[in-house]
Order: sequence, then C-alpha cells, then structure tokens
Amino acid sequence: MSHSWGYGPHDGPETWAKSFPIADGPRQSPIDIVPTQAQHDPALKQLKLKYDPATAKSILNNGHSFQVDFADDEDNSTLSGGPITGIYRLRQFHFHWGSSDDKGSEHTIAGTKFPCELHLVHWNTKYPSFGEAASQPDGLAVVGVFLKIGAANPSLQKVLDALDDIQAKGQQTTFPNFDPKTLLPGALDFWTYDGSLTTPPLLESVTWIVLKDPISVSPAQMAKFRSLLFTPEGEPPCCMVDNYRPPQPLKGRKVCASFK
Ligand SMILES: NS(=O)(=O)c1ccc(C(=O)NCCc2c[nH]cn2)cc1
Ligand SMILES: [Cu+2]
Ligand SMILES: [Zn+2]
Repeated sequence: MSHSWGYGPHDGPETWAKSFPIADGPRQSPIDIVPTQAQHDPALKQLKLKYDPATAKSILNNGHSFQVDFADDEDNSTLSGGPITGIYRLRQFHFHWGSSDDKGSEHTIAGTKFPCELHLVHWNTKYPSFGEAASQPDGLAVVGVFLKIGAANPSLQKVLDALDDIQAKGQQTTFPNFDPKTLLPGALDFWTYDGSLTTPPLLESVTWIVLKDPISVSPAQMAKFRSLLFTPEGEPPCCMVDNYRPPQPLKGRKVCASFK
C-alpha cells in the first residue's frame, strides 16, 4: 500500500482532487445523512449478513487505517438483501476515528459526528475479483456502523488486543476465527445511497448501507485506536488519528431508509 495520500495538511482530503479528480465527482462519499429528508422505501428488503468466523485471516496496518482481511475465494461470508441484488462477499473491515471523541466518523447524522465508524467492505460476485468489482458502479457494498461512547465493547476488544502487533505501517499478523457479526447492533435498520470509496482511488462503485443504531466503544478503547501509527518502523512516529474524510456534496442523490 505505497500511497502518497494521507490525512495531514499537505496530503489530506482537500488535496486529493489533484491526483484523483473523481474527488469532485457526482457520487462521492461520505455524506451527511439527514433523517427527515430520507425516503422510507417499503420495497427495501431486510439485510442478510452470513459471516463464517473461519474466513477471518489477518490484521494489517495499511498506513491509513487497520483492516481485518477475510478469505473471499468462496461464498462463506456474504451480504445479500437490503438494496442490493445478488451476493456480495466480505473482503475486509476497517475503521475511521478521531483524535478526540467529538469527531472521527465519516458519515454524519444531521451534522452529528461519532468518535469512530466501522466499514465492512463487500464485493459483487457477478465480477471475477474485488479489483474488477471496485471499478464497476454496482461493484461494492459497504456496511457502515457508528461507534458511540459508552460501555466497553467485548467483541471490539478482541480486535483492539491485536493492535500491539501492528503499531506501524506495513505490519500485519494472523487474526483467525473472528465473527464480524458480533460487531453489529441488534437491529439492522439502515439508510442507503449510491456513493464511493472514501479514500483514494475514491472509485464511485459503492452502494452504501449505513446502520441507524450504533455499537458502543469505551474511552479506553478509543485510546487504543489512537495508539496506532501512520508511519512505518524507523520513521518519526505519527499517531494514526483523524483518518476520516468529511461529508461530500449530495449532488441530487436520494437517501432511502429501510425503516419508518
Ligand atoms: N473507506 S471505504 O470507502 O470503506 C474503502 C474501502 C476499500 C478501499 C480499498 O479497497 N482501497 C484499495 C486500495 C488500497 C489502498 N491502500 C490499501 N488498499 C478503500 C476505501
Ligand atoms: Cu493504502
Ligand atoms: Zn472506510
């Protein structure tokens, strides 16, 4: 993941359009979700998430977040239903967070920022690979989950316990037998809209499915996220914080709600 973009004053979201002109495109993410302006769509099906813990493989610090990677060579961990047609395979999940609890999420709800946001990244199996799907308008589906300050989250703690081994950019370690379903809230009510990757290459290939209900994270757990580094070993350390893109213009898009 040798990438030249980042989240600092010289390489952050305001500079991305120079190398990635799609940054100013018609379906960029994230967005501010305004619940009163979302349309309830009765035709929206229930979300169906079928995750096999055995597909969890490894955890990696990629220099802009950390991600848990899944074996996606078979239909063992999949997303279907909701706004999508067909079957999408889970590829990885990762997070975006702030330097303090008053910011960090990428999507916002009527201007409200959360301290952290989880993204579960899936690709459409009508395409031969993730890379191929990522360049198609219906290629990816990302489930977004807000994290809200409250009680410590035991399932999240399992992920955070692995961060000591991947403090620096490029470090990775095995991460077997983890069920991402344990990171989801009880209800799967969601908003959905057509958007993009929120980091370069900012491809406009994502059907976004943002869950209404947050999961909990404690202040101590947020401190653990902030112990990661953007920088590789041997370079002056730079704390991995504020790795979020701010909301982008809606440009006429409609946001649908699965609930009343
Ligand atoms: N935040 S998000 O919209 O869910 C998202 C999801 C996936 C990717 C992605 O697959 N990027 C591929 C290239 C890459 C560069 N560095 C590491 N991987 C980027 C953003
Ligand atoms: Cu990268
Ligand atoms: Zn993300």
